[in-house]
Amino acid sequence: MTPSAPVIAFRGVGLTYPGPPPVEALKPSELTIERGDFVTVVGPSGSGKSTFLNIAGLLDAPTAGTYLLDGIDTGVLKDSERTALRGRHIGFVFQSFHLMPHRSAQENVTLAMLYTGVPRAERARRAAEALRRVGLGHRMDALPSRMSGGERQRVAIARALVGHPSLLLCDEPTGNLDSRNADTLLRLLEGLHEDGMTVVVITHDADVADRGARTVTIRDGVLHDGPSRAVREQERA
Ligand SMILES: Nc1ncnc2c1ncn2[C@@H]1O[C@H](COP(=O)(O)OP(=O)(O)OP(=O)(O)O)[C@@H](O)[C@H]1O
Repeated sequence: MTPSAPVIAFRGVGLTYPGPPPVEALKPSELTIERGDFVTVVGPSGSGKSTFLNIAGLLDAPTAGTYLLDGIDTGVLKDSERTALRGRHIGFVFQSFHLMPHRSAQENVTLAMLYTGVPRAERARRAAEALRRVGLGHRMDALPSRMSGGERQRVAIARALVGHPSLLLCDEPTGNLDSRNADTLLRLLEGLHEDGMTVVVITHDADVADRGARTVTIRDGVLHDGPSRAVREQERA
């Protein structure tokens, strides 16, 4: 990792699905997300949000340009190296939690470290620490089926954090939550950001997008980077 490098640097990054007919889902784009940034990514259905997530999360390789993650050129890596880089640098949070239903909260978080070489006792200790960080120190032994949606998503965040990633990449993290739990979750993400974590939240919800100071808007595969709607309105007032 290059300490001074941006977490995400897109240099002319684009993706065209081959088709037929070919679909230019992300037009060649420039984007820089620095360490400690909190960025929301918003856009209507079909605009390219998932395409962006898949590229930024190293799930898909771009067909144009260069993507540097923490200063590492991801375009020259073998598949196994990309997978390893993804595991070390990115914590994912998805709309539907993806927890193992028959494992406790602590086991769900511990299992995320299974192949990392971290000793077993240390894995349990780190899982407990991550669960305390998301406010679930009292629910470590609970099964996901006995937890609220908001609690489950906080377990998912603890699991994403436990490997100390440089980037927390969240795809519609509040999509399955009611407004109260969504607010609690967004406050948690804001707290992580205040502690220095780089957070990217992909959402179709304009209210969620407003929680960041900076919003990347995707329209027809084109990235528009700028202040969020809330910041623009404050500036106008
Ligand atoms: N595998 C694929 N092959 C061809 N075209 C695709 C493929 N996946 C997505 N697309 C197209 O690429 C464009 C961007 O799709 P993408 O899924 O990134 O949008 P999105 O903003 O995530 O949409 P939604 O909010 O509905 O999930 C759309 O026109 C979509 O039809």
